Amino acid sequence: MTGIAQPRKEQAAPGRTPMLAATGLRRYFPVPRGLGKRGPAAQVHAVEDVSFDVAAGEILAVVGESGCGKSTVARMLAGLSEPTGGTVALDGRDLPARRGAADQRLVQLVTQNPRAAFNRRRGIRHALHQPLRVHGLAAGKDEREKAALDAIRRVGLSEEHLDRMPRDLSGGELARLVLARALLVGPRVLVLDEPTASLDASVKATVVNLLLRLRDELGLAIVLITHEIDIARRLADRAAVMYLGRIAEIGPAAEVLHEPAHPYARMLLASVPEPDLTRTGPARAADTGAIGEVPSAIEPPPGCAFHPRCPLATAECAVDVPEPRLLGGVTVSCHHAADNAVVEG
Ligand SMILES: Nc1ncnc2c1ncn2[C@@H]1O[C@H](COP(=O)(O)OP(=O)(O)OP(=O)(O)O)[C@@H](O)[C@H]1O
Repeated sequence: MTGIAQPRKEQAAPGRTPMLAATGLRRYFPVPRGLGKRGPAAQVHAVEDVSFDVAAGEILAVVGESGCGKSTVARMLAGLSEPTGGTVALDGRDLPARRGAADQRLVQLVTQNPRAAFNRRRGIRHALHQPLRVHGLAAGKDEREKAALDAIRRVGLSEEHLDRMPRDLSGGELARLVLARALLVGPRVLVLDEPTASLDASVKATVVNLLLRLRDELGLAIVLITHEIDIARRLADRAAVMYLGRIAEIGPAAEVLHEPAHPYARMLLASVPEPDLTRTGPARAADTGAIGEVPSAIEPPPGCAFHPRCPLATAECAVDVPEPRLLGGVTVSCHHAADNAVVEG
């Protein structure tokens, strides 16, 4: 099949009830036409037919290189960017493309730089009271103060942090506060866009532990967008690998992030050493045979977007978009992933 595949819901495993489900998500951005140029304007195909779901109490990591569409997916999940096509459903209900405040608070996006997330001139108390005011969630100052205190304690901070200014706090404290602020409004889903990218290694570890605790204590569904494979390995229950706007492979993190089937996922993960050397991980980057650079998202290659770089590519790959198919426990969009598994033994 060529062109845009029909949106399909991801197969829900028995016993999993999706809290958030993306179905056939697409996002194109117009590219400004050069002076005097005629014809249809070009478009960046930032996200193309992306489907996945995440259950309550589960962390889904979305990994991939810069520019593969991770942040655009995050913004669509949180209702901050209108999809060109496809839907986002919360607990079985399709959310409108333009969300009202009530739906907006249920899916909270936390972005990368915690220092930039706070107004430099206002204290932390103001930053935590403000979302409660905006959403009309606490009647009066005392209730707001109580809710703010509950939230900062939940992320392992204390009352004295309410009196501080953002400049007086460390990156790790701000990373916790940004989570506290998101939790205040009672979300069902957290979408975390590179939550640890700007943090030191020791602080990363504390944020990783905090996220695992929040997942378990609050039963949150968490979508973790990251290019840090080691962080995804420590946190994720399930994982998706994106390439040029599409999902190449999705399934249990133990398989996708350690022994992937898609040739692109193998290449991506080969550059990140396995912490446990007794595991049989994917081949080293040099052995995977991937060729050249990531092509432009303005004119993505026809057929399988990875085919110009893929060591397994055949004529079929240059024409037909591979349908996602189940291979063992994972869903892989590749015409030849099964052959790959056989070759690798
Ligand atoms: N507002 C926009 N206008 C035009 N193109 C955009 C816009 N936002 C994103 N893009 C393009 O869409 C593609 C996907 O970008 P996106 O930021 O979602 O990728 P990413 O995987 O999150 O990368 P990074 O990790 O670098 O943020 C890229 O080609 C990017 O240049």
